[in-house]
Amino acid sequence: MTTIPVSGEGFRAYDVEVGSGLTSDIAARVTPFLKNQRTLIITDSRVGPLHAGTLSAALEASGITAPVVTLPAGEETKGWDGLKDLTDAMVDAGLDRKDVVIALGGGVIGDLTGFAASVYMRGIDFIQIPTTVLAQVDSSVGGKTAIDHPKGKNLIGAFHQPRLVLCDLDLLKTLPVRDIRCGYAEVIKYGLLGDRAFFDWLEANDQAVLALEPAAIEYAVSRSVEMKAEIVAADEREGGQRALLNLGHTFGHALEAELGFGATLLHGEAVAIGMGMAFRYSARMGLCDQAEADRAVAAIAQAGLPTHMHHIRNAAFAADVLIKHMGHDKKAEGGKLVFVLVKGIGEAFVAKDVPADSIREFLIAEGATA
Ligand SMILES: NC(=O)c1ccc[n+]([C@@H]2O[C@H](COP(=O)([O-])OP(=O)(O)OC[C@H]3O[C@@H](n4cnc5c(N)ncnc54)[C@H](O)[C@@H]3O)[C@@H](O)[C@H]2O)c1
Ligand SMILES: O=C(O)C(=O)C[C@@H](O)[C@H](O)[C@H](O)COP(=O)(O)O
Ligand SMILES: [Zn+2]
Repeated sequence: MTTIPVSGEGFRAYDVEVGSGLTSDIAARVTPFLKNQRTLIITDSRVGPLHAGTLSAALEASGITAPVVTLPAGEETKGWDGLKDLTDAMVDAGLDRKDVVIALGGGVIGDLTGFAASVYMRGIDFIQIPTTVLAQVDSSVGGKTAIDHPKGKNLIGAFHQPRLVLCDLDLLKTLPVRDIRCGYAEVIKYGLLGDRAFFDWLEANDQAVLALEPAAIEYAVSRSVEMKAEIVAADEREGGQRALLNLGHTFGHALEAELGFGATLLHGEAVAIGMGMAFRYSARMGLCDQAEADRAVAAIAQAGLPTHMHHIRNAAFAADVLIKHMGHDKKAEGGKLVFVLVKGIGEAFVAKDVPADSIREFLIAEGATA
């Protein structure tokens, strides 16, 4: 097991534990964070039947009341209706300020539960037990919690750090391959944004990671969490370098918004395409060698991920509509778009002076309509 501490100015430190079998002694691991012998497990309709019963039973066997709230699986749940249903369930369960909720699921359940915990009685504690690769390497760490607004991704949210994150690698064994690949998109993002050696390792070991081979997945999750913890520690509220974690997201979130946040394009797939676009745009603007962009795109594709907008079946995009969506990006300043661009693999930077015309021309070159 690897323990990665997350600490920074302005928030209480916590640990991210990565390893196999962590939830087999769940009661011992969460008890230090419970003030009452009571919790509420929040999960979704796919994860619940697979894992929530075991977890709840183990907690109950140790004298901890742990009922389960099950929400519909899918990104659609990460909206106002999902937040209402969840907060209703928290009220019905009679949770008080000293109670702690447990998010058991992927990024959707983690982001939604974290946000509900941040507003319920003006803030209660929560624990993350991420069950997707994406949630283990990214969404469970760092305290960004939110719901989507029809006009933009994660537009309504709060920074609310968890008390503990348990990345039990065994929970990933039931994950469909499409979702494993989505998680891999956020894993390779770390190499692409700031660790060339990690990228090299991933390029050589991607199939082992995707097959969840124990040593490979443990290293991929731990290294990703380590990088995220370091960035969040330095800049929790995204005043500066935390924006690097948004590589591929300005393009990706615009595609997600245009497609209505559903199963046509999952977040990891949108990020994969967005990273391809960020590298190709950077090369087009002379910021990065074309060979670097080609290598980055090839590594994303080698993992079975999409890299271009035309890889999304039955979808067409208009350049101006995508730019309008980008206007809702949280990095935008004074109406100006901000992008994470690259000088090469492992060398991302925040670009605040990106001309909208050049983005429009690029989108058209990428297949969007004028
Ligand atoms: N807060 C952050 O920093 C952050 C970072 C990255 C992504 N996100 C958000 O995370 C969300 C995407 O997360 P995701 O990819 O985990 O999606 P998800 O939560 O929808 O999970 C993907 C699918 O896998 C299923 N699933 C989850 N765990 C499973 C398991 N162990 N076995 C079988 N099925 C399982 C779910 O039911 C769902 O159908 C997006 O909303 C994105 O915006 C947030
Ligand atoms: O933690 C961060 O910071 C990230 O940007 C991680 C992203 O992978 C994640 O998708 C995040 O939710 C995007 O944040 P947003 O502020 O662009 O909504
Ligand atoms: Zn993301």
